[in-house]
Order: sequence, then structure tokens, then C-alpha cells
Amino acid sequence: MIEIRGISKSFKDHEVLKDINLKIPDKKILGLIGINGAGKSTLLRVISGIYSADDGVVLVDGENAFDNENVKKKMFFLSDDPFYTARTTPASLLTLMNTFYPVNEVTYFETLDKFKIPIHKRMDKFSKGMKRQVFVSLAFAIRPKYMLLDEAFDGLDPLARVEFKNQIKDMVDKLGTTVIISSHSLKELEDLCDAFAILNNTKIAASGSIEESIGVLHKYQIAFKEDIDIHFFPRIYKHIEKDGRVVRLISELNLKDIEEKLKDMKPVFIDELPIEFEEVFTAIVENGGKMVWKRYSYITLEEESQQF
Ligand SMILES: Nc1ncnc2c1ncn2[C@@H]1O[C@H](COP(=O)(O)OP(=O)(O)OP(=O)(O)O)[C@@H](O)[C@H]1O
Repeated sequence: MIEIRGISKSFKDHEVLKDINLKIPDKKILGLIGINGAGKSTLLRVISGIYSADDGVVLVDGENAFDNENVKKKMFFLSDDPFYTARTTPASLLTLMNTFYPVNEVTYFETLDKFKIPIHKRMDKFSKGMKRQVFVSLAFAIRPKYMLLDEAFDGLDPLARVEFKNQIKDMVDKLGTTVIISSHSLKELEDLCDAFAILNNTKIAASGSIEESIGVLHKYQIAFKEDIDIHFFPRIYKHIEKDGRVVRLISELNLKDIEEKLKDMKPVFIDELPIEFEEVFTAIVENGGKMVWKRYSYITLEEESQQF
């Protein structure tokens, strides 16, 4: 299990992470979500023991992750900008990586073959997506207990993404791998991850199971007879948009409560619409993470930082 306890990290006077607490149980896929510069890469680097934290500790199977050979052996971190030299080919990368990890060569070459990657060509001549496919193949062939993937889908075409996701699910099911994956693409994470954590403003704004989070918020479309000024709209929403006489809002309230709160405004109709995870995420970020959250099943924040 990975336990992140009270992690804080600054670069000079720029505070990036402040008192981050998360427990990630084994054999789960956690999606780490955040806007540009939210600190996703920094957190992954702290978890993988590359960066030291200013405060707090990351425990991997009970051991401090920082600069720890035992932890390095069971964890593979695929950065958003992995290192390779000008002369590196997929074949020579295998030789290099074999000195750090036992790499399953059959899996490596089979995956490269699926992606149609030439194994003896120089990688500096590859497209961004092809380079990504080489490192993804490597991650699968290393079969680590813990796999940390930074911006994993970046540069992959739709077919490669499907292949990548299937391989990740397979590793979790068959090998019991635990995966943390950061991405801007919420849509990509929805069908892959068991749980998510949202990094916002140095903190974990919210975390939990994706299914549960979608159940917490509702989306409504409400039509009125006349144009209305949303500045005077009752504060029953987390997010609101207006299009003429139609208002779309996201709220924690159920349909019955919404109807009750708006009855004096005499809406023509109120429809509940399906809500997407991306909309839940936007509502959380807009509200500075201050949401009433259900108790979640997979990921638990430390008691003192829970937001119920
Ligand atoms: N080595 C470093 N030295 C100084 N500042 C850094 C360093 N690494 C990251 N930062 C700063 O920390 C903040 C968080 O960066 P980080 O790369 O962790 O964010 P991110 O969420 O991964 O962003 P993105 O989605 O754009 O990749 C940024 O403001 C960045 O400039």
C-alpha cells in the first residue's frame, strides 16, 4: 500500500504541495487530476522517491520511499518527459533498463510489435506518440508492483489508448499492480480508474470513487417564462450557466428539493440531465474543493483532513 502522510513541497518560495494525505490500497487504479501546474508531476516524483519532501513521508509497504532501493525496485515511474540519449533505440533501451529492473523481453517486444514500433531505429527520430509507446511497452514489460504514469495518454492515438488501457487493466487483474495515473483528460480516466484525487491549490480538493462522486451531484435544466437575472438566483448550485430563458445548474440537491426551492419562480419545467465526471470536477474546482463528500470506499484521506 502507498501511504502519503502530510507531504509538503516547495520550490524556493513557491509552495506546490501542502499537507497532502492519501492512502492508496493495493490493486487499484487512482486517477490524479489537476489543471496545468497543479503539482501532479511533483507529487508523483515525491511518491517515487525522486524528490524529497519538505515535510511528511511517503510509505510504500511501510518503508520510507525517498531514495530507497527496495522501493525503487518495485515501482516504475514513467515521467512525462523520460530520459534517453540521441543514440537510444527501443532495443538498446531494453539493455539499459535491464540493469535497473528485470524486464520481460517477450512482453516488451510483443507490445512494441502491436504498436508497430521499429526496434532498431533511433528514438530521437520518433514522433512524440511513438516515443510514448516505447516507454509504455517498457512499463508493461517491467511488471512493477506499483506503476506511476505521468500524462500517460499524451501523444497516443485512439487505438494506442485503447491498447494501453486494456494492458493496464490486465496488469491490475492478473499481476495485482497498483497504478497511479495523472492526466488532464478526465474522459480518459472515467472508464479506467477505480478512484480519483483532485489536486487544486496545493491540496487534495477531493478524492473518492468516481461512481460515488457522480452520484453526489445532479445536473438540471430549468426553463422560465421570462429571461431571469442569475445574480438573484437562489444559491442552490455549485455551478450555473444561462442561455436565454434556460438555466443549467449543478447542485447537491435532489429533484424534489430543487422544485421546492424554485417554486416561487414558477419554472416552466425542470429536467434532470445525466452528469459527466468532467462536470463534477469543474464544480469541485470552482468551489475550491469545499464540498460535502460522501464517505468513499477506496481512498481515504487522513482523519484530520477529511471534508465531510
Ligand atoms: N524542479 C522544479 N523547480 C522549480 N519549480 C518547479 C519544478 N518542478 C515543478 N515546478 C513548479 O511546480 C509547479 C507544479 O508543477 P508540476 O509539474 O508538478 O505540475 P503538473 O500538475 O504536473 O503540471 P502539468 O499538468 O502542466 O504537467 C509549477 O508551477 C512548476 O513550475
